[in-house]
Amino acid sequence: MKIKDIFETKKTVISLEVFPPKIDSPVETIFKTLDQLKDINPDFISVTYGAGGKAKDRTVEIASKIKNEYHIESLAHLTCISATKKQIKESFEEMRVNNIENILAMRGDIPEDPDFDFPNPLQYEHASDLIKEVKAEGDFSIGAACYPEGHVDCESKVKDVKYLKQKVEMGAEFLITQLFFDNELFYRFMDEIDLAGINLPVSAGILPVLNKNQIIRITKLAGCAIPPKFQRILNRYEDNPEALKEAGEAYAIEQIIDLMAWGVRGIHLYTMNKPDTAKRIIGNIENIRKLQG
Ligand SMILES: NC(=O)C1=CN([C@@H]2O[C@H](COP(=O)(O)OP(=O)(O)OC[C@H]3O[C@@H](n4cnc5c(N)ncnc54)[C@H](O)[C@@H]3O)[C@@H](O)[C@H]2O)C=CC1
Ligand SMILES: Nc1nc(=O)c2c([nH]1)NC[C@@H]1CN(c3ccc(C(=O)N[C@@H](CCC(=O)O)C(=O)O)cc3)CN21
Repeated sequence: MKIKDIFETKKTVISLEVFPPKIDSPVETIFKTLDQLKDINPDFISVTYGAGGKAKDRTVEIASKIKNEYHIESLAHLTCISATKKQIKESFEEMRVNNIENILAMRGDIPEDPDFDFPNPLQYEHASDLIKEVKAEGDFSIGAACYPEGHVDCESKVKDVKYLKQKVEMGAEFLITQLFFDNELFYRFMDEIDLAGINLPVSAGILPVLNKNQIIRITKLAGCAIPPKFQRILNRYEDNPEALKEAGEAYAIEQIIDLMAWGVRGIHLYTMNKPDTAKRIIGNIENIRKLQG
C-alpha cells in the first residue's frame, strides 16, 4: 500500500525505523529485531540507506522482507549525493521487482572521508533532484525529510522551508521530521510550513535515548537542541545505562502523548534496532493509539 494512502485512512500513523546490520554481521540479526517489532503492529517500517555515511547494501533486501514476508508496509530510504543516474535507475528497478512501493528520497549525509569517491561531476546535489526522478517513475509514493530546527548545513530556516517547498513541488507526498526533543519547536515549524503553503502529512521523528555516546553523536548529526529538562536527565543518569534508558523511554512517551494530543499526523520512532524499548514505548500509549486509530 502507498504510504500516502495510509495517511488518508489513519488519524495517527505509527511507524518504526531500523538500519541494516553492519557488513560484518549476518543479515539474520535484523530478522530477530523484526520478529519483535511486528508485535507493535506498526503502519509501516522504514529501512535506512547509508545512514551517517555507512553501508548501503541490504536496504532493499530488508525492506522487501518486511513487505513480502512480515506483511508490513515498508519504506526504503534512498540517498543520491554519492550516486550516479545509472545506480539510481538500478535501485528503482530493484525496488520494483521486490514489490516496494514507498521511497524516502533524500540527499544523504556527506561522507567525512576526504578520499570518498564522489561522481565527478556530481550527478545529484539536492534531495529535490532525486524526488523529481522518483516522481517521473510514476509508481512510487514519495516521502521526504524535513527539519523542525533547520538542517545543519542550511544558513537560514527561511531558506530551509523554501527548499522544503521545492521538494513538495517536485512530488513529495509525506514528510518525516528529523529527531527533536522539544515539541514546541515542532509546533512552531508546523505553523511555518503551513504559512509557506505546505500541507502534507508530517510524521514526528522520535528518538528514545539509549546511551550517552549515541546521543552526543546523533544530536551532532541531526543538529537538534537539547532542552534543559532533557539535559538534566543526561547529566544525572549518564553513568547508569539502565537508569538512563528508563528516563529516555519515559521522555519519549511524554513527547509522543503531547504530540498526539496536539493532533500530529504520525509518529516515526527511530528504534535504533532496539525492539524492547520500542515495544515499551508504544505499549504505553495503547489506549491513546486506539482512540486515534
Ligand atoms: N540515510 C538515511 O536513511 C537518513 C538520512 N537523513 C539525512 O538528512 C539529511 C539531508 O537530506 P535531505 O533532507 O534529503 O536533503 P536536502 O537536499 O533536502 O537538504 C540538504 C541541505 O541542502 C539544502 N538545500 C536543499 N535544496 C537546496 C537547493 N535547491 N539549493 C540550495 N540548497 C538546498 C537544505 O537546506 C539543507 O541544508 C542528510 O543529512 C540525510 O542523510 C535523514 C534521515 C535518514
Ligand atoms: N543527518 C542524519 N542522518 C541520518 O542518517 C539520520 C538522521 N540525520 N536523522 C534520523 C535518523 C537517525 N539515523 C541513524 C543515526 C545513526 C545511526 C548509527 O549511528 N548507526 C551505527 C550503529 C549504531 C548501533 O549499532 O547502535 C552504525 O555504525 O551504523 C544509524 C541511523 C538515520 N537518520
